[in-house]
Amino acid sequence: MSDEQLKSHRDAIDALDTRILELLNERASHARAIGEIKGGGLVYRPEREAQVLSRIKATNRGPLPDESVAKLFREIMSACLSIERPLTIAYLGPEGTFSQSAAIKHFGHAAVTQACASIDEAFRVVEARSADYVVAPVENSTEGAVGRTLDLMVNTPLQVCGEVVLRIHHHLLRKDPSFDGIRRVYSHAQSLAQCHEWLNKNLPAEVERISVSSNAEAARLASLDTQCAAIAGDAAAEKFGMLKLAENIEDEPNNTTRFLVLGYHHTTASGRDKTSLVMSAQNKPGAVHQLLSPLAEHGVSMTKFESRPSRTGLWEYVFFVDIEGHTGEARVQQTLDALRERAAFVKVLGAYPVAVL
Ligand SMILES: C=C(O[C@@H]1C=C(C(=O)O)C=C[C@H]1O)C(=O)O
Repeated sequence: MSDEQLKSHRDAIDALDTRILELLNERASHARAIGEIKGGGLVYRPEREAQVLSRIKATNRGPLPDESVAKLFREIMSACLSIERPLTIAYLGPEGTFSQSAAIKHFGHAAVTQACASIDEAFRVVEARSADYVVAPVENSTEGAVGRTLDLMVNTPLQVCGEVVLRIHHHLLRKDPSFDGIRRVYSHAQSLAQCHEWLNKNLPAEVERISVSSNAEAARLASLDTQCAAIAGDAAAEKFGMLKLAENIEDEPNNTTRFLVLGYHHTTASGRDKTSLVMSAQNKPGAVHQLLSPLAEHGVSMTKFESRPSRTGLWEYVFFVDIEGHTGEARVQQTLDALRERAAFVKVLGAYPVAVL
């Protein structure tokens, strides 16, 4: 390509960038006007954001891939919203955890992320209105439910208003560039379990596996001790300046974690939604079968079913169920009415748009 051809493309890009900049600011002024109409009330609208992202993906004609344009628009909405007021998102810290990555994936980089020492604390700061939303892990495709989040959801006054799905890649991190002299490996218990086979094959049996409160905490500890390594992701590696001795060591190549977003927030229907419930069955034969039969009768699909000890009585259980649809839909309301008639306890945890990104 000649210098002249290069110059003409660069001139075209400069002219387009000027137009894009103008358009972005024009867009931002509409978002601001909406904020003024809402008069300082809640500006964040997860169902509207899901619709914007779905529409962008559906109308994209390339050459940019759908995922890339959706990510760009995620950031544009995040920036537009933050000129009203940046949202504060509580998560299991320290900085560099997958929970923080999930918060940024869902709310964009203009949101303020607030690290908390535990999932409990992340719920508490939102319950006390010191932060707007909490993003908490709820299930992993390899290791199953995150029990603490499920337990907290039973009693919290917060409602689920969104979900985030994040591919989880783990790496073996260390300050030292060799495998020699590793005595201990730190990680979150879930991550140790997700890399169990890799650890058995690749590290001597005497290397101790120590579970700590989060992956980023594991990376922080290993950054202070040359005899230690950590299992954590890219964000933690970067944050604590760790070397990757082995990459993508998760046993399952599709290792994915689902997070829920909770706040004092009722989301209206986006057109593609889920409703999360927790309920208990009476302790008698056929109770669970009976409990779930309204779903089949009303043609409502179940996307998740998880049982947990109820914590109040020995061998009593609560059931976490996700169904397709929104509580604003008649079919879902009828199903809920039928469930309430049968179950000893039913709580709607929230209705929210299916993750788009
Ligand atoms: C502009 C609005 O408010 C916020 C900003 C949005 C955007 O920038 O597109 C979308 C939804 C809301 O989070 C709206 O309600 O449409």
